Amino acid sequence: MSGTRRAASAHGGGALTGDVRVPGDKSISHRALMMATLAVGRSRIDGLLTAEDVMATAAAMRAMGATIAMDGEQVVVDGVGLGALAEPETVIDFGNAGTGTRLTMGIVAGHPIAATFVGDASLSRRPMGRVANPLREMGALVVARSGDRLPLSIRGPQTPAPIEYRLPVASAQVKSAILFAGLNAPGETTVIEPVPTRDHTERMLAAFGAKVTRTPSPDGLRITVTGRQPMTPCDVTVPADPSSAAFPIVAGLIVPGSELLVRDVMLNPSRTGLITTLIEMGGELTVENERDAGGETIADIRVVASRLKGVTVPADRAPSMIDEYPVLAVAAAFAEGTTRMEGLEELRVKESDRLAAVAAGLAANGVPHATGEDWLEVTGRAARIGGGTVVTHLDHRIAMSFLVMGLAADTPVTVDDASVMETSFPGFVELMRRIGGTIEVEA
Ligand SMILES: O=C(O)C1=C[C@@H](OP(=O)(O)O)[C@@H](O)[C@H](O)C1
Ligand SMILES: C=C(OP(=O)(O)O)C(=O)O
Repeated sequence: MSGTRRAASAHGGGALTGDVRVPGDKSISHRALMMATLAVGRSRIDGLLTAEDVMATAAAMRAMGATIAMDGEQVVVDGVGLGALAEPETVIDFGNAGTGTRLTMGIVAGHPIAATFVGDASLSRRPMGRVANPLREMGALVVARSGDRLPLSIRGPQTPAPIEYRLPVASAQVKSAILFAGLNAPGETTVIEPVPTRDHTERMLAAFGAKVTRTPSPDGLRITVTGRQPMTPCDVTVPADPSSAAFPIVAGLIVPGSELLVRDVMLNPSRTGLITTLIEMGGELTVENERDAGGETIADIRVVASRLKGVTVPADRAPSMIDEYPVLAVAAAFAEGTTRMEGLEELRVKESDRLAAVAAGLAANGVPHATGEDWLEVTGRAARIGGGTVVTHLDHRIAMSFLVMGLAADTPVTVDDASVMETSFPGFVELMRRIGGTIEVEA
């Protein structure tokens, strides 16, 4: 869905200074549109992320009967209600969006309707069996290209069967898809989560009046929804996305002399692994003005350029910073010593094989590193950094991470396609320029 491919280059230069707020959280934006569609009546969303991934979800919800009026980031949704979704008349194009696709698969599987999903080359390579299989257990018919990849069609049963399902991968998308399908199944649907993942679905389901419980057990956290309960409309305020805030935060730490204030960042504990890691590396990050906003803790983060040192990032931290490893690798390139990151197997199935894409980007810019199937080691400050062109493979986080590298590098860093950043962070280049970064985008 992204526009014409355009290369971009970031140049090292002066310090970054000022005050910024990054756009709304992508996970919460997808979920707010979906839950507002499943409630009968009017919900308001304030601060919706207007990036391409979320716009694809809005189109999908409209195709299933929701009325969605958008005035920039202010959105009014008139929902159709659980059990009353319309069948989409045409194919749903989810572009680059894994979350949108997988969660909507769960919604469709809970209704006696059929839908067909397509996506871009990146999304069409990503595994959907992790969601299709539990939905099949609930009675959905899912037909997909080999390897359960898009294009994919799904038809929900008349009466979905409640299931108990132990997550084989630490994935909030899989958990959420099952809970969404369970909303319209008679009885209790339980997901057992051996490793905790982001809990936005559970929190927001409760806010929309669904019956949801979270109970610790020896097997892990048991998350149960009771199906066929009406959902009630809710007003949602979307906090700033910590996964987007990661870019100015890391840039502020590695560009000498910088001092930034990054405002309103969501600090849900299931999303703060990067902040923990950067502080362990010696990053001068101060959490200020911590407060509650719509059921989530938010705060302003003050960033002062720091001398970072290498650390080992344990595997059990991965779910709380899964999308932040590419930019952590960039921070590690400017840290004294070696940073080792473990438990990275899920990076292989994101918008790109992120482990391979990061390694290639580090290699192109002279940063010593080593990788295995599920780990990465980066040795910082070993040689001159920069001068390379990074292949983004339709992956927004690869593009933004390496532009951040360029802002602190000895010679400019180029990414082959800047248009992919529209997936999650419209206005990234303008925001980084506003705080003093030099980024040139090909005309
Ligand atoms: O549930 C979500 O909103 C997300 C969950 C994560 O994916 P997985 O569930 O595949 O780990 C994350 O990488 C993605 O950006 C958003
Ligand atoms: C993995 C990501 O998103 P999704 O799975 O929704 O495409 C991401 O935003 O880094």
